[in-house]
Amino acid sequence: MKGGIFVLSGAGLSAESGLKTFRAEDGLWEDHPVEDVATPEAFARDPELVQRFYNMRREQAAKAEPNPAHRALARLQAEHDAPVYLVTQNVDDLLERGGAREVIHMHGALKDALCATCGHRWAAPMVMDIKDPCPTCGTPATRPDIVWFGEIPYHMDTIQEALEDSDLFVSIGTSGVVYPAAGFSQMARSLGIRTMELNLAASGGRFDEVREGLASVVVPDWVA
Ligand SMILES: CC(C)NC(=O)[C@H](Cc1c[nH]c2ccccc12)NC(=O)[C@H](CCCC/N=C(/NCCC(=O)O)S[C@H]1O[C@H](COP(=O)(O)OP(=O)(O)OC[C@H]2O[C@@H](n3cnc4c(N)ncnc43)[C@H](O)[C@@H]2O)[C@@H](O)[C@H]1O)NC(=O)OCc1ccccc1
Repeated sequence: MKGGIFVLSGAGLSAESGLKTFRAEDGLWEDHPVEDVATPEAFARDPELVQRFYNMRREQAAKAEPNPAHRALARLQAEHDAPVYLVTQNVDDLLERGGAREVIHMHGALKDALCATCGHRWAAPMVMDIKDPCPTCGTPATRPDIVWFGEIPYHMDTIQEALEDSDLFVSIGTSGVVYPAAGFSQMARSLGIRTMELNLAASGGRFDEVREGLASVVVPDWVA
């Protein structure tokens, strides 16, 4: 028994903290077609528009508070007698503000800025401007440290090792549409790992157990 628990989370985990999910009728992608704001092409075409989109997201995330699901996962990570890998597609820091010690942000984080020229990373100002010079190479090529569509997600090796070190895979608040994250449950099954889904409604993916309901209810219930 390896004992590790692999928790993959998505926008549904932060929905009750007031952060829009992506695909709901009033989803983020509704009023900002993804190809206009979350692709390198969009950034090359209209960097101001992309910066405004992520400045808005950064402001919303700063105003949001962790909910009982974030805190329950932080508690599980602190109390479980084996590693609890909190892998998230979310770019907000509500798991950390909920007390989580270590979070793997596979799609980046709103709190970081990235120099598109030299790759230097630093803490993002609340309002980021394309003209902000990189503190290392000085070029004005500042972008949000976010993984856009067509870009390779972060920490894929760490994620693979975490999966191989786990006995249980739990998917929370994700529709399972975006790859490679959407393929992790299948990878877990092929490793013989037990799989669970905690989601408002079953996403339709194959899991050994599905518990439907609000994350703020089903996650603390499961952790308890
Ligand atoms: C649209 C999709 C088909 N396209 C892709 O998957 C693409 C292309 C692709 C790659 N492989 C493929 C294979 C097949 C088809 C397509 C592809 N993938 C990529 O481009 C990725 C890069 C993808 C990352 C893009 N960046 C994001 N985010 C950062 C930006 C930003 O945030 O602005 S993705 C973004 O959208 C996704 C949104 O999904 P969810 O989080 O699940 O949110 P959603 O709204 O959909 O669902 C919410 C769920 O919660 C539930 N819910 C709601 N409220 C609650 C509640 N209260 N409680 C509980 N549950 C709740 C709902 O019922 C629902 O089920 C998240 O991943 C999120 O991070 N890069 C890549 O593949 O590089 C090469 C590669 C390949 C292999 C290995 C290495 C590299």
